[in-house]
Parts: sequence; structure tokens; C-alpha cells
Amino acid sequence: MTVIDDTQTSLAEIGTLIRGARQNRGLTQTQLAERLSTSQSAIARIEQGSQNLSVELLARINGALDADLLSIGTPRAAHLRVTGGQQLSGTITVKSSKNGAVALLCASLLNRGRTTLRQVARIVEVDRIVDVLRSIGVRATWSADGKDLEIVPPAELDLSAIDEEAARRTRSIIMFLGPLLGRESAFNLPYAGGCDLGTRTVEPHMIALRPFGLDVVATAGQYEATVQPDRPNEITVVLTERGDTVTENALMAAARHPGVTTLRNASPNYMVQDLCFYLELLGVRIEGIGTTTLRVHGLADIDADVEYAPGEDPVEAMSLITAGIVTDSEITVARVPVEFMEIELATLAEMGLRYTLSPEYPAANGRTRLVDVTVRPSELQAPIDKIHPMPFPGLNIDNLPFFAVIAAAASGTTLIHDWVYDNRAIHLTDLTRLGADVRLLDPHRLDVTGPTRWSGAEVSCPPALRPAVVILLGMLAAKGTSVLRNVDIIARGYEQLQERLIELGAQIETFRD
Ligand SMILES: CC(=O)N[C@H]1[C@@H](OP(=O)(O)OP(=O)(O)OC[C@H]2O[C@@H](n3ccc(=O)[nH]c3=O)[C@H](O)[C@@H]2O)O[C@H](CO)[C@@H](O)[C@@H]1O
Ligand SMILES: C=C(OP(=O)(O)O)C(=O)O
Repeated sequence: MTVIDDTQTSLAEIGTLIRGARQNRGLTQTQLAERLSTSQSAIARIEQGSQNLSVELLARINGALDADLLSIGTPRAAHLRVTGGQQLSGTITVKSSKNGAVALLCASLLNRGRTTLRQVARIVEVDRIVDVLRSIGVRATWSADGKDLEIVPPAELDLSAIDEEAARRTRSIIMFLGPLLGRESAFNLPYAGGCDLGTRTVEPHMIALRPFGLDVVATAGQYEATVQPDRPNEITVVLTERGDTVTENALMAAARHPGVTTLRNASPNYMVQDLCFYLELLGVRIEGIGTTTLRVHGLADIDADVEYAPGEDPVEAMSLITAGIVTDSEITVARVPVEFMEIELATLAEMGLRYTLSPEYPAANGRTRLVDVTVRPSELQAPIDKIHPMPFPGLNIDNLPFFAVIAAAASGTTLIHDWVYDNRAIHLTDLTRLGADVRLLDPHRLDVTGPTRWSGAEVSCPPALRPAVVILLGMLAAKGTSVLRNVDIIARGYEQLQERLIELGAQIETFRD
């Protein structure tokens, strides 16, 4: 049987996927060719999308790359077998952030010109937004090395063709509202989805965008949006919540408003700063970047060819530092965006973590300050005060879950208070399966008592990104063999996490049903 796609584009997309997976595994075209008993030129043709592919060859490519790039029939769930209790060593480098990438992908719709995003994390969340962009006519092309993404919107978007399935799987689709209201007078968007973290309202987005003329009616499965063209020159938006994506939505609306917009109670968090730096490249002047009041001098039209490298991910940095802590290892986590990790590092220091920081150096965007963090084996104690998140510059809510597994490694009882999400703390109780003493006081508060005598177990991955990684890290700490089932959710926010941990000496094996 032969798979012949009806357009050359599909073959090109499959080729890009194969190239990305090959490069992620550090293989040359020749090495992949050897594994498939074919020639390097055949691989080059496949990656360029100029070769038809048989089902049998697709299956062999999956096998050779140990990937499930191209499933035929129902996709097979991936599971991890972890042999824990091993110390890690070496250096691991933080990638650019998921949340910066999705904001910038949405913001590229503001620009009639070409946006090139450098070193974009190859994660499923990015793929979903790219799929949605392509479905409405945006040209989104990965570079030959699979790292940079070039985006060129069409003169007219075809919103009727939107990939609803991809859109419904991400909450970030809500960030199409801000850019679209500057281009369209009426449009529909599918409801936003995402991880199971409990109710996350979209009302703050509606309130923030109303001054730009947006009116949204929620119908069965759709937001039906209409935009009033008349609006005052000067707009003031007071955000009811200091949320990250709501700030980004308001910023994107303000970027194409040809007047001055003042945003109050804005989030100054890392992804918002990434978006501001990109908007500046587009010619939008923004005062107050990194503060809670932003003044945006918008433009009626934006047509610029720009390049931007999203900043490093503080949540990935926290995840990797946690891997070192719970395995009692000395590792260096390179390219940590220190400004967005200060409270986390100060809290860890209070708990007794021994670590050193390299001198600061700039990220590729020239704005984010980076350091390399070396963590050393330490005797940890529970902190005296509870650990709780706050909007930046507080402890990042997405970093809070990692403190559950760290607290389990520390002596004493730590109170962890997640006031933000209804369901995230609940998922962390899965650590009890590995021997941790984690008590849910109510849906928002956990008491974690350590130190833990970790033991291997079989656990089904929680349906939420950060808790899933927390359980994986607990398994790295636990002597013996653990199995983490259905781990696909981790790829939503982490590029090749398992493979990169293996490079530090972790024993993790991927297997499928
Ligand atoms: C793509 C992206 O960037 N996602 C991030 C973004 O999601 P996002 O901006 O979508 O976060 P939400 O708007 O869902 O806010 C998260 C929760 O916090 C509550 N809330 C938020 C701010 C506030 O001042 N008061 C308040 O109560 C909201 O009601 C909600 O329950 O911000 C979250 C909170 O930092 C992060 O976990 C997500 O990783
Ligand atoms: C909650 C998260 O992100 P999102 O807003 O994409 O669901 C996260 O990154 O942990």
C-alpha cells in the first residue's frame, strides 16, 4: 500500500517532521539512511518532501527514530520505564520557552511582513498553534535544521478553514482574539482547551478587549466575535486579573490600535516581556516593559521583516534544577533566565540547597539575563513559611509543583499553597505512590513531609503538564524501577526531555503498547 498525499505540502510537512526528529536524535542523514538501509540522497528527498512514502517505510522511519511521528491508525501511547536512584552529572541547557513561543506565534498575525523566530522549542504546544496558523492560510516554514520558524501571514486569512481540533487542544488559541480584532470585523474561534487544571475563566480577556471594540458571544463550542470600528484615540485598560495571556491579548490589540493604550495591572512576566521585545522590533513603542503599567503606541499597519529569539524558559530551568536536587546530584543547568528564577532560587537557598551561579550573560534576544546554575548534593530542610506563587516577580505558579517533590526530599513539613489553580495540587498527590508523604488539606493546599524513602511504582501520568514532570522526577529519585504511563503530555511543553535527562545519566526507556 502506498500513501500518496493529495498535495505536495503534506509530503513537505512529513519531511519536516522527519528532519526535526532526526536532528533531535543527533543523527545525520547518512546515519538515518544506514538504519533504514537506504541512501543519504533518499533521506534528503524524503525530508524535502519530494518522495512518496509507503506505509512500510513510514513504520521503519518511526522505528529508526524511536518516534511516533507518523502513526497509521490509532496512535500508540508512550510510556517510560525509569530506573531511579541514580545520580546525574554533567550540563543540561535550558531551551526557549513554550509560553513565549505561543505568544509570538499569535503575535505574528499582527505583521504583514515575515517574522522569523529563532531557536523555537520543538514542542507539541507550538505544533498546535502552527497547525492552526497554517489552516487559516499562514505560511509557517521550519528552517532546514528544524530550529527556526519563518511565518508569513496571507493578505486575507481564511478563518472558515480553521483547524478546530488543533485549536481546541490549546488554551492559547484565546490569544488569536487580540491580533484578529485588528484585522477582521467579525470572526469565530473554537473554545480554548488545555491541561486539566480546573476552571480557567476567559472573562478577563473579554473585559480587556472590550475597549478595542470587541464583543464576544459564546455559542455552542465557539466564540462569535464582532468588532466595532470606532474607538477613541486614547484607550485605558484596567486588567481585572494580572494574567499573562490576558496582558498579551491586550498588548496585541494595542499594537494595531493607532493611538496610545495604557494597560494597568499588566503582567510583567517573561512571556509578556518576550512579546514586548518582538512588538518593539515591529515598530510599536512600549513604555514600562517589565512593570505593571504599559503604555503602547500602536500602529495602524505593520509590515516589517523581523527576526526574534524567544527567551529561555524559567519553568524548564526549574524542572532541570529539580532533577539535580531530587537525585542528590551535582549538575549544571545552563542558560537559566535568572530574573525569572530569583524567588525560586532564594527559597531553595533557605531550604539549604548548595548552588553556585556563573556570571550573567545575555540571551540571544539581547534582553534576557542568563546564568548557569550548578546545584550540589545538599541536606534540605522544610522552609519555615509556606511556599506560594504570586504574579511576577513572585514565585512562578508553573514552578510551584516542583516544590512538592523538592519538599518531599527535605526534612520536615512544607506547606504548599496553590491559590491559582483548582486542580493542579490534587495531581501532586500522585507522589504518594512513590512513597512521599503528601497530604491534601484542601484543593489548594498540600502538606509535604520528608525526607522520603522513595520507592518505584507504576503511575499513570497526570493529565497536566507540570505534575506529569514532577512525577517523572520523583521516579528518578526512587530506587528501583518505575513506570510512568501515557507520557505524551510532557511533549506539550518540553523538547526531548527524556532524551536530555538520559544524557545526564538518567536511566529512562520509552516503550509503547
Ligand atoms: C500560555 C501561557 O502563557 N500560559 C501561562 C499563563 O496562562 P494564562 O494567562 O492563560 O493563565 P490564566 O488566565 O488561566 O490564569 C491562571 C489562573 O490564575 C488566576 N489568576 C491569575 C492572575 C490573577 O491576578 N489572579 C488570578 O486569580 C486565573 O483566574 C486562573 O484561574 O499564565 C499562567 C499563570 O501564570 C501560567 O500557569 C500559564 O503557563
Ligand atoms: C499551565 C500551563 O500552561 P498553559 O497555559 O499552556 O496551559 C503550564 O505551562 O504549566
